[in-house]
Amino acid sequence: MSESWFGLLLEVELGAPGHGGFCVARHDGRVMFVRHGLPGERVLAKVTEDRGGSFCRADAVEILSASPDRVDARCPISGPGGSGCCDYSHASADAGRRLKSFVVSEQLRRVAGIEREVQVEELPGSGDGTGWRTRVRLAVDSGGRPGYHRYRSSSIVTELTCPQMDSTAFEGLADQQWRPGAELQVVLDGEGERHVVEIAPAQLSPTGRRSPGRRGAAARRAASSRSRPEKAVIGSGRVTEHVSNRAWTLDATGFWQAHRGAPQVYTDVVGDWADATAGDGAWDLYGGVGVFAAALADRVGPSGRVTSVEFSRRAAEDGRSALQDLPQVSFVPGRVERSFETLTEPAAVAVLDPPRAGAGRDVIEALAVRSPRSVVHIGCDPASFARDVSLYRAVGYELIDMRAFDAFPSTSHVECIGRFVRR
Ligand SMILES: C[S@@+](CC[C@H](N)C(=O)[O-])C[C@H]1O[C@@H](n2cnc3c(N)ncnc32)[C@H](O)[C@@H]1O
Repeated sequence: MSESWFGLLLEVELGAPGHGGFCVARHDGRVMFVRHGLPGERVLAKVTEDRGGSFCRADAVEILSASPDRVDARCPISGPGGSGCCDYSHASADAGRRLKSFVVSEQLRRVAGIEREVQVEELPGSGDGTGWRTRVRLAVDSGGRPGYHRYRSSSIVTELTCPQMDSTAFEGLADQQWRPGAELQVVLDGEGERHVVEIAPAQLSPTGRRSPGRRGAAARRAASSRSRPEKAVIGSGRVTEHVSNRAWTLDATGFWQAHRGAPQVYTDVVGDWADATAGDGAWDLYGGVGVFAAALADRVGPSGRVTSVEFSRRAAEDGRSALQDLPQVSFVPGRVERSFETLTEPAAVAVLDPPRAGAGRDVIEALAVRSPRSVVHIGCDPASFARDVSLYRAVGYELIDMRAFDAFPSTSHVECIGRFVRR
């Protein structure tokens, strides 16, 4: 194993963007994943992680020759050592979309074997890459102060200046003492109401450690998905959101798209692409409160059937109340992967909107057995989306259309929607 480069300062030229908010550079025959830079820039990069493998990670700590796409960082805590969220804070909004277009096209080519030039589109309400966010989950540090997780770290940056969200969302939160280890869900809902919900700290295991012990992103997600008591401290904790002249009321901690322009645009795409007519069956898998179920109900009409599968019972109940005027829609609480045998009605079209990890082999193979003639798949991670595209192809579905949206401006994240038909 070669000597570790950890802590070294190396002058490099940055190449193409990679999936995860970095640019690829090469030095002395090795690959470096460098954050905080832009393609074409010459930078001094400090190595932050080197496990001796084929690549190491680094931060651009000094920009020696700047790209014309560089702007003053919109987020003051986005630089080296700061939080990991706004990893494209230093790129113009246009450049951010170009970087993501490259990454999505590259993932499709490498993972799914599809050559397609994808252009990531701006969503309405994105402005200059600030103020687009409707909800955020804050961590609370051991001193009771709220903030954001530092990039690849369990430590917390307690500066509450998130340009992704209107600053009114955070008013007064830094002045209060919160329970160490708790989380705060902060929402500005579709009616302009602010809600702040405190989520109790994750339970300690008998060994006295939070389980799992290392609080990486996956561990944090797992811990936060377990049932933890919640208390609304500002607002009612029940938010109201609107799409296509319909209102949904749901828990502030329940799932709703983060970008205020996203639910309407995705619903319009699902409505356009869902290949279903009056009397057909349709499935809305990973349905949340049934935003896409409502669009599918319009397509299949009163004589059709729409089934929404969602593992949160609370979301399914909230969906049921929002869509009570649509008797053709039913909500089935449960896991998608276990639902196929119980979905008695066949579907002409299935819509899948899984979490970041994607649907995966078991779900896509089980779906193919039920053989809907078309599928609309929404994915917020280009790598798992591309993997799912290749799985659909392997079970007899072709990608016939695709759009990608800049649903997370100032970050490297992007939402992809694919339309598939059975061969
Ligand atoms: C990305 S959200 C989409 C929700 C909805 N389509 C929307 O746009 O509002 C994914 C949803 O899937 C649910 N979910 C996650 N894993 C699941 C699983 N294995 N089975 C069923 N639902 C799941 C989550 O609770 C969440 O509501």
